[in-house]
Amino acid sequence: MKTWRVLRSAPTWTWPALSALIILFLPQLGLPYAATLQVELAAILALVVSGLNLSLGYAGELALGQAAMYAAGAYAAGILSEHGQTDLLLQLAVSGAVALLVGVVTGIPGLRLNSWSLAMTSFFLVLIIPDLLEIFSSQTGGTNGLSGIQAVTLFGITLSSGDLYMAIIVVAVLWFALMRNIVTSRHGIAFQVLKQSPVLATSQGIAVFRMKLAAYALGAIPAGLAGALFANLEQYISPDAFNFTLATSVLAASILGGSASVYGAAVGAAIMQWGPNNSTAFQQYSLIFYGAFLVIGGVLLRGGIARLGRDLLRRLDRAAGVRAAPVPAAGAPREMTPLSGASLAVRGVSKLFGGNQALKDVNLLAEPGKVTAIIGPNGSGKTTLLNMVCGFYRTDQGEITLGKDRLDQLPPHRRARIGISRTFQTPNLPGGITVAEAVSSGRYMTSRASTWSAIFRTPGYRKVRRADLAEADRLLELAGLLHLRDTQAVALPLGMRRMLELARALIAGPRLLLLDETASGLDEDEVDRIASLLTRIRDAGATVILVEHNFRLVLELADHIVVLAHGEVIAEGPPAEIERNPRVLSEYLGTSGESKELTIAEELASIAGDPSLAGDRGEDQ
Ligand SMILES: Nc1ncnc2c1ncn2[C@@H]1O[C@H](COP(=O)(O)OP(=O)(O)OP(=O)(O)O)[C@@H](O)[C@H]1O
Repeated sequence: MKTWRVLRSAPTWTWPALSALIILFLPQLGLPYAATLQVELAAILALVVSGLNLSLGYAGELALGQAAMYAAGAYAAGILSEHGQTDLLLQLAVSGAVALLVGVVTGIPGLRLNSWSLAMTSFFLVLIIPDLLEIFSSQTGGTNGLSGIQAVTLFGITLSSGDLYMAIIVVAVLWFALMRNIVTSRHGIAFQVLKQSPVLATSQGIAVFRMKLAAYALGAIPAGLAGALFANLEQYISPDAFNFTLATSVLAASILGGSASVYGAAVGAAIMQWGPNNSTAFQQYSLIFYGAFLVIGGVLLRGGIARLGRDLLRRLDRAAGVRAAPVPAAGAPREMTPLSGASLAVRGVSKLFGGNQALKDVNLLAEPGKVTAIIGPNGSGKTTLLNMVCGFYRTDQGEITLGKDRLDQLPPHRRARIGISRTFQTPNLPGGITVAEAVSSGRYMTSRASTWSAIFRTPGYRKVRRADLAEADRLLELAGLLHLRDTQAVALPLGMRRMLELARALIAGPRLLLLDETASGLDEDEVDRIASLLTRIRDAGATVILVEHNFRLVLELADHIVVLAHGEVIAEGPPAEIERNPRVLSEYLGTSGESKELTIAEELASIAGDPSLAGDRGEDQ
C-alpha cells in the first residue's frame, strides 16, 4: 500500500505519458511487425472513437457519422497524395478541416431537429458513403477505390514504415492530450451540464444548439486525422473500409471503453482491434457481436471499462489512505458582495396551454433589494409565470422587462445572459461533477474563455479558471458548504443541494434571482439557514422572486406578496395585508373565508395541526 501511495503522489499525467512513451518505442523494444500494424490500427481507431466520445459521452448526442468523417479525411489525404501533395502535416491539416466541414454541414440539420435526428442523419450519412464516392468516381476511384497513394513525406523526407508508426502514435497522443484539456476544462463541465440537463444549461446562458454542434464538430477533427493516417498506412482506400460495420464497431468501442472518458476511447479501440477486428471468424458475424458488445456495455457495464478503472482507483486509494488535497479552512462568514438588482415588470401576460388558461392578464412588479413572493394553490400558475420570465415558455400576450431590457422576445439563454438566474423545484445538479465545479459552472457565460484557450491552457484561460474557483469557494463558504467542495454534487442531501443551487445561481451576479420552492422538503433548521442566506442576498441589493408553499418562510422574508388563483392575480400587497385578505383565505385554503379573525398562517397551522407553521407573526397575535 505504501508503493501505491508513492505511485499516486506523481502528477496525474505521469502514467498516461509513460504509457505513451512505451507504445512509441514498442518496435525498438522488439514488437513483431504484425503486432506493430495492430497498434497502428488501434491508435487510428482510438482517434475515431475519441471523437464519438466527445459528442456522445460529453455532449450527450448519439451520432454514427464518425465513419463518414473518417472517410472524408482518408479521401482528402488520398486525393492530395495522388496529386503529388504527400506531406503528412499538410494532409493532416486538410483532412482535419474537411472532416470538420462534414461535421458542421451534417450536424446543423441533425441537431436542429433535436431528439434522435442526429443519430438518424448521421446513420444515413454512413449508408450513402459508397454512393457519394461513386458519384465523384473520377476523383475517388468509385467502388474500385483509390490505389495511387504515394509514400508519405515530412518536410520533403520520405517516411519509412517505422517513421510512420511514430507519426501515428505522436498524432494520437497529442490529440488525446488536447482532448483531456477540453474535457477537464470549464467547457468540459459545461458539456456535462448540457448532456444531463439542457434546461439547466439554457438557464445558465448556454446556447444548447451551438454547444452541441461544437462538440459534434470538434469530434470530427480526430476522425479526419485518423482518415489521413489510415490512407497513408494502407496506401489504398475503398468504400468497403468505411461501411456500417465500422460505424457500429466505433460505437461498440466507445460504449465498451466508456464514452464519458478520454482514455476509455483508447482502451475500447484496443480491445476492438485486437479481438474482433483481428479475427476472420468474428468478421463473418461482426454485426451480431457488436450488438452483443453494445448490450453488455450498455446494460452490464454502465460507464464502460473506464468506470471500472475509476472505481478500482478509488478503492485502492481508500485502502491506502490516499487523501484528496486538503480543503481550505473556512474563515469568518464572508460578506455578500453587492448585487445590482434590476426591476422586473410583467405587464398583461397571458398563457394558454391548449384549452387551459394557465395565466390570464398577469401584472407584477419586483423591485431590487426586495423579496417578491408568489403564492397560490397548486396549479394556480406560479411555475408557469416563473418559466415565462426566464423564457422556457413564450408569452401569448403581454410584455416582460428587466430594467431597460425587453425579455419576452428573447430565447431563454439570452435572458440568462442578461442577468436572470434561477433554482429549480427539484434541484438540478449534474452527476459526475464536484460541488465546486457545479457552482463554478454558473459562471460559464459571465466570464468567457474560448475553447482554443482551454485546449492550449493559455494564461488567459488559467486566469479565468482561477477566478471561477475562487468565486466558487467564496460562495460555498457563504452557503456553509466549503468543506464539501470536492464531494460529488449529486451525493449531497436535499437541504445542501438547495444551498448549492443558490450558490450556483449567485455566482453569475444575477440582476434577478428566481427561486422555485426553495424550501420544499426541508426541515426547520434548513429552512432557517436558507432564510438567513436569502435575507443577506436581498440586503445585498438583489431582486428576488420567491415561489413558495412554505408560508412561514414567505411571511418572514417577503416584502411584497402576489397571490395567484386560476392563473389570475387575486391579491397583492405586504405580508400583513395579504395574510388577512378574505379572498386569499378562501382561494388559497379552500375555506369559506368567514373566519376573518384568523390569518393564513394560523389557518394553515390548524389544518396541519402544527403550530410552528403559524410562524412568529401568527403566534404573536
Ligand atoms: N407545459 C405545460 N403544458 C400544459 N399545461 C401546463 C404546462 N405547464 C403547466 N401547465 C398547466 O398550467 C397550470 C398552472 O400550472 P403551474 O405548474 O404553473 O402551477 P403551480 O402554481 O406552479 O402549481 P404547483 O404549486 O403545484 O407547482 C396547470 O393547470 C398546469 O396543468
